[in-house]
Amino acid sequence: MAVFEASGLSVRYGAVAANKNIDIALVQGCVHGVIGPNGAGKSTFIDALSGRRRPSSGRVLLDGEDITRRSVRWRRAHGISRSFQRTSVFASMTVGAQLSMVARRNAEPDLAGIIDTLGLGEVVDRVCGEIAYGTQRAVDLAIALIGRPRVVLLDEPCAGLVADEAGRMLRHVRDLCRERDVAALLVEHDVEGVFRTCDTITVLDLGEVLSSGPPEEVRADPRVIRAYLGSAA
Ligand SMILES: Nc1ncnc2c1ncn2[C@@H]1O[C@H](COP(=O)(O)OP(=O)(O)OP(=O)(O)O)[C@@H](O)[C@H]1O
Repeated sequence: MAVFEASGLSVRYGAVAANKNIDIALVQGCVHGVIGPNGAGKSTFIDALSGRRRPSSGRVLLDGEDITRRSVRWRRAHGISRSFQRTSVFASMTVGAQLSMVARRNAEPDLAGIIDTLGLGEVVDRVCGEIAYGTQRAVDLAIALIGRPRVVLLDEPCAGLVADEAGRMLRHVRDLCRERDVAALLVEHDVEGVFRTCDTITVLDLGEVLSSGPPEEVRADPRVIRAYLGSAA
């Protein structure tokens, strides 16, 4: 049963239709990947789901309740969390202090478990600005998952990471979402990583859903191969 849904979601920037009639359904414990070429409408979609941008039509539903007009703050308070393309860690705080602050604010019962799964134990006493970029992104993921959100919207968590780090990050996303029963939407440019990690995938092209379903079906979809994957499929 879907916990979080978009139904017929459209977003316009003046004359530009950035999202056109998009349907998506997120299930707890599962990662749903959203891929598509530059300008396909991925960031716009995640902004609309998180409440940063008002859709021109369509609905966003949490447990079947229409939350389309709810604020970012309301959504965060009701278990919808998001991460951003750029790291949002406070450079001058230690990793431990930053995570503890977010954990206190969000009544997280098992911060130690998150730190452990993400392998952050070794850096808790280090200042965020001085740790490797890949580790900063892991801190971002920890922040998004603190407080037992029901839904996480992850905007390119692998941006700027080298291949090994990206692979590890995506495994962490999948493991933590399964362990914690979180429904995740993952916007990511690392297409192979998305195919390896996600339970379901939606491909956007020019603001529209080109294909959606389990990875093997999407990869074999002639429309996706033609428009996007090409010979890489
Ligand atoms: N603030 C804005 N004003 C006008 N047009 C915009 C704005 N933001 C995005 N667009 C347009 O909307 C469309 C979708 O952009 P969006 O950034 O959502 O795509 P994307 O798939 O996230 O791209 P990328 O992979 O490059 O991040 C593009 O045509 C883009 O030029």
